[in-house]
Amino acid sequence: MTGFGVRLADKVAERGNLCVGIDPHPQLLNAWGLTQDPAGLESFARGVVEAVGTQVAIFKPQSAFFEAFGSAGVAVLERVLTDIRQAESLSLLDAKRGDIGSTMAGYARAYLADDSPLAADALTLSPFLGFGSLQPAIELAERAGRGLYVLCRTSNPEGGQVQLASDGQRSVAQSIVDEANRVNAGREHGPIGLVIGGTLTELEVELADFTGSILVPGIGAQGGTVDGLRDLFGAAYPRVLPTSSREILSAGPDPDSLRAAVAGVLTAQHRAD
Ligand SMILES: O=C(O)c1cc(=O)[nH]c(=O)n1[C@@H]1O[C@H](COP(=O)(O)O)[C@@H](O)[C@H]1O
Repeated sequence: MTGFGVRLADKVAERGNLCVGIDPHPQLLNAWGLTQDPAGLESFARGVVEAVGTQVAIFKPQSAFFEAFGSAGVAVLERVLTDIRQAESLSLLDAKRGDIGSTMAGYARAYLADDSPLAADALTLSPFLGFGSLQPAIELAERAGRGLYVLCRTSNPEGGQVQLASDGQRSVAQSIVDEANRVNAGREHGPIGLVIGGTLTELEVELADFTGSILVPGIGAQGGTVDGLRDLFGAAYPRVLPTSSREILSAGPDPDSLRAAVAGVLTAQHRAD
């Protein structure tokens, strides 16, 4: 299969550079007039894909909000992943997995194996048990043509406490960039992406050699804007994939309003370009 990085670049060229987060918060289910149960969850999440599925390059369902409803919620997530595929969009499952290598192999099978009901085009991973612990996921992602987005500089204010810790030579965040560069080496669209928050005022990592996609959350509800991304990312800006959840989702349930919200973020980005 064509690798994730190339598939993403093609889809972004066709539909625009935006990842729409599907985060079915209880408050959003209320705001949409939906019940706090698997039926409400399903109307919400599948409603988003039905409204903007053919307009959006990639969706990021947030696993926690589906898991909160137990097996019925996970079944909804499976159907949402299928809907995304049918809309010929890409899926990035936000599960932020990270574990010792042997268990990581289990998570990798769950989210990246072709025959898994929860397989997504890409998956978010936490490298804070050591980048090397992610190796089973990296191997399976490479074989299956899927992508991985590894947390690097997160959008939350507490992130720097761990990510900017340094051994005197380089920070934890920079070591993650360096490891990602090692895996992506020699490829124009490497399979390892990074997650770097759009709420930051300074990157504090060197991205000059990075050849993967950079997922940028924190746009909208957390205060980040697409306007500031070119200055923040400099030469790495062409690799940036902004993602927004609540800012867009709060425009629903009306499908036209959801479509207008997506178009609004894309237009703001074009203006900033
Ligand atoms: O990996 C992520 O997607 C992520 C990393 C990060 O540093 N910050 C962050 O907000 N996210 C996710 O991005 C989404 C942000 O949602 P909104 O703030 O509603 O746009 C949530 O699903 C977060 O879990």
